[in-house]
Amino acid sequence: MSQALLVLEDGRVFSGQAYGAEGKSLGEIVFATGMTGYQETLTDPSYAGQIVVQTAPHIGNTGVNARDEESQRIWVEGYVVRDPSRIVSNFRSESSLSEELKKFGVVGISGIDTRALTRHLRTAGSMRGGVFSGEASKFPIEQLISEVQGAAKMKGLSLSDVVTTAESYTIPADGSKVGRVAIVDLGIKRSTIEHMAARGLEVVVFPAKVDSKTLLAANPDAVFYSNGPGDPEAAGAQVEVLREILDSKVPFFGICFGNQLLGRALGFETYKLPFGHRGINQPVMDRRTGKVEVTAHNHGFAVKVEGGPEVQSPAGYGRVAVSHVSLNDDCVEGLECLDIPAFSVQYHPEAAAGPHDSNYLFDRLVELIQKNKAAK
Ligand SMILES: NC(=O)CC[C@H](N)C(=O)O
Repeated sequence: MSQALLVLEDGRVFSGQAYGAEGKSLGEIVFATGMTGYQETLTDPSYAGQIVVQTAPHIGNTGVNARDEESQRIWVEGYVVRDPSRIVSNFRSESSLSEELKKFGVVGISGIDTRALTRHLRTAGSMRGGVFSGEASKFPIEQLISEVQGAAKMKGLSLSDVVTTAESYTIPADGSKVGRVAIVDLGIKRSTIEHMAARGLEVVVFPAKVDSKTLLAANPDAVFYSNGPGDPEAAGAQVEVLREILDSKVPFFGICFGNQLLGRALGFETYKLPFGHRGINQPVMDRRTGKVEVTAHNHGFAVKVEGGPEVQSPAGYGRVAVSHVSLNDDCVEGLECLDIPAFSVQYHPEAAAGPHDSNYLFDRLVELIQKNKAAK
C-alpha cells in the first residue's frame, strides 16, 4: 500500500496509507459519528465537497450493496478511516468498499488516528483539508498546505446544480394515492422518496433550478425541498421560488437544506456551525410533544431564530415556532409556521442510516395535506 498524507489548512499533517483511489482530493474536512451506515453516508449527496472522517474505527466490514445506496454514486470528495476491514463479511455484500471508492475515483486514506483528528476538528472547527496519495503525496509539504489553502471554502459555496437530477421524473404512490408532492431535488436521498411513496404520496421530482410556475403546474398537494450540500446563503434563487410557493398557500415541508431555505424564506439568517452535526445518535426534542428523539444528522449550517417560543417571520409570513431543538447545543432543529401550512426539520426523519424515531414527520406531512384538502 502506498503512503498517503492528510493535510489540513492550519498546517497539521497526518500520515497514513492510500485507501480507495490514488491521487488527490480537496474539500471541507468533517467528522461523522455513525457507528454503522458508512454506505448511506458515502452516497448521501449532502456530503458533496466534503472529506468525511469516520470516527468509528473499523470501516468496510459489511461491504457494499445496491440496496443501501441513497443515490447512484458516492458523493464524498475524500474519505478518512482508521482501520479498513481486510475482509467483507455479509450475505448482502456485492462488492468491497475499497473497490467501490476506486470505482468512483474517491481518494481516501487509512491508518489515521481518527480520534486525534476529530478532537482537533472539534476544537479548531471544520476546515479545508486534502488527501494526497501516490505521486500526489511526493511534493514538499509547504506546497501541499498551500494547495489546501487555495481550495474552495464551504461558506458561500453553491453545490445544488452538481447533485440535482438532470430531468424531472415521477415515482408512483405505493397502494392507494392520498396526494401528490412536488419535490425540489437539492440532493435528495432515496429513502425520503420511499417514505413518501409508502404513505400513498405520488412524487414528482424536479431539478434544483425549477421555477414556482412549473412546480405549481404539477398541481401538487404539497411542495417539498430536500436535503443537499453547500451553504444555504448561496441558494437565493431557491429561496425566491419558495417564497412564491408560501404565497400560494400550497403546504410545504423541508428537510435539512430544505429547513435552512424555509428559514431564509421566512426572513431568518443562517450561519455556519463550528464543526456541525453528523451522525445517527443526536438527541432532539420535539417541543410540541416534549418527546426526545434520537436522530440522524448531517448539517454544518443552522437557522438563527432569537427569542420565542413563537416569533414573527421577519419576511411577513406570520408566526413561526421553533418546533425542535438539539439537546447537544440548543440549535434550531425544526420550524413550524403557525399562520401558513409550512414546516421543516433540520435533521433526517428518513434516517438511512439511523434510528426510526422521527419517521412520524412523514405522517405529519400526510396530515397537513389532508387538513389542507378538507379546508378547501
Ligand atoms: N444534509 C443537508 O441537507 C445539509 C445542509 C447544508 N449543506 C449543511 O451542511 O448544513
